[in-house]
Amino acid sequence: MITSAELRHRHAEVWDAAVGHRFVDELGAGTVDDAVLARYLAQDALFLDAFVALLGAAVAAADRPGPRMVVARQLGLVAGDEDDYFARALARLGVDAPAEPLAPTSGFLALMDGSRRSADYATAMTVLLVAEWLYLDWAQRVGDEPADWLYAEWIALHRGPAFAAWVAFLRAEVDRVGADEQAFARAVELELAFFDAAYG
Ligand SMILES: Cc1ncc(CN)c(N)n1
Repeated sequence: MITSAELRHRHAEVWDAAVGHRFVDELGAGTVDDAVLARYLAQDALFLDAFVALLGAAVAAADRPGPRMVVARQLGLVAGDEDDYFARALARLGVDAPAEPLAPTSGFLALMDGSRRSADYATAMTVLLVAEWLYLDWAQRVGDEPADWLYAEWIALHRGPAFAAWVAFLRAEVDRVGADEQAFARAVELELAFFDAAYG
């Protein structure tokens, strides 16, 4: 069975391009153009809805009570603190209507919705793993959080001991139940394309 470490190694080129993206550098510096940040967050609000549904599918499909509870707790955080951040950030950036999905967002929605409908725990956890691990990776790469809450909170949501423990749990679960390599590769490609798309 392929491990999460091996998967990341196999897909390192695209993974590293996403983690080292210009958007990440600008987030860390607090210098993303407002129109770029608005486009990114409006697309990510669409991502968030499918992501919450996928977390719900993983809760339902988990093969053991312990992991089910861990995923359920994280679902609560995403639907709470993270959703609250979106409401405030989009209001500040003047985004008052849902965006039309750009191609990488549509790709993510198809991947997440397909995985959710399959009710396959291993595939759901593989997609969640990429989405969370790659974000932990970039968030750990940037330095001190900028003073502006718009940047600081987005970075803080994706690093720190609790988020790192969540990612460690996802890795352990994927290593236990077996990864879906096709889903892993697709999700990594989409993460890179998602950052690219923010620039229009
Ligand atoms: C596109 C994308 N990928 C991952 C994450 C982190 N959950 C996110 N918010 N958006």
